[in-house]
Amino acid sequence: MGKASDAVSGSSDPDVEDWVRSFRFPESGSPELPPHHPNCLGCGPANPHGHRLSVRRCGDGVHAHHRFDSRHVGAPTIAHGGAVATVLDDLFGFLLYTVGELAVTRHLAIDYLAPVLLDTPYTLRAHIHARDGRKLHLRATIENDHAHVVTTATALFLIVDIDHFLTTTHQPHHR
Ligand SMILES: CCCCCCCCCCCCCCCC(=O)SCCNC(=O)CCNC(=O)[C@H](O)C(C)(C)COP(=O)(O)OP(=O)(O)OC[C@H]1O[C@@H](n2cnc3c(N)ncnc32)[C@H](O)[C@@H]1OP(=O)(O)O
Repeated sequence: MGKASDAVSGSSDPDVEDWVRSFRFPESGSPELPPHHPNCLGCGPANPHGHRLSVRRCGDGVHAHHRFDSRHVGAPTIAHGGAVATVLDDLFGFLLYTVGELAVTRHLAIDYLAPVLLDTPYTLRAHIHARDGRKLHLRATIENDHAHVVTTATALFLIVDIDHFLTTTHQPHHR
């Protein structure tokens, strides 16, 4: 089992240090994947504003079943595009368990092909399209119960070391 805390080098925030020290990559055979942390907006069970996404391995990728609810409304009856992006970004974050590396979103692109409706079941899938060194090129879909894809997403995640989460003085990156 991978242990992310091997390289902990110190932080001024004890909550962050606790999270880092307790973080484990799950066993490779385990289908259930744990939340990133209890308060994660995408998957944390303790976040009252969160989506409480429950994600499993599926082949080389991950999948989840999800319903957006009235907390995520944009136009009436339709999920807010930002809420959809949150869930997809978080779903991509579960692929890190399959890679066994820590990584963060550098680029996220979403095609909203059809409205995502509230209180409606959807299936979400994500996989690693390609890896190029630190760069993870990721793809995802949201599909309705009629097997119609309503949303597609691509992302670039960059592998980081543990200090990324412990450093509080990040400088902006200019491209
Ligand atoms: C113990 C702890 C527990 C951990 C637990 C689990 C892990 C964690 C999960 C948390 C839960 C997940 C939730 C969802 C995922 C978030 O929400 S993550 C949060 C949102 N993202 C962020 O905050 C990241 C902010 N950005 C950064 O910190 C920095 O930009 C990064 C991402 C570290 C990258 O910095 P950098 O290493 O300086 O990157 P840079 O050298 O500019 O680019 C690297 C390469 O990528 C290329 N590149 C950059 N941008 C692009 C682009 N848009 N297109 C194409 N190529 C690009 C560059 O050209 C470069 O290529 P090479 O020259 O190497 O060939």
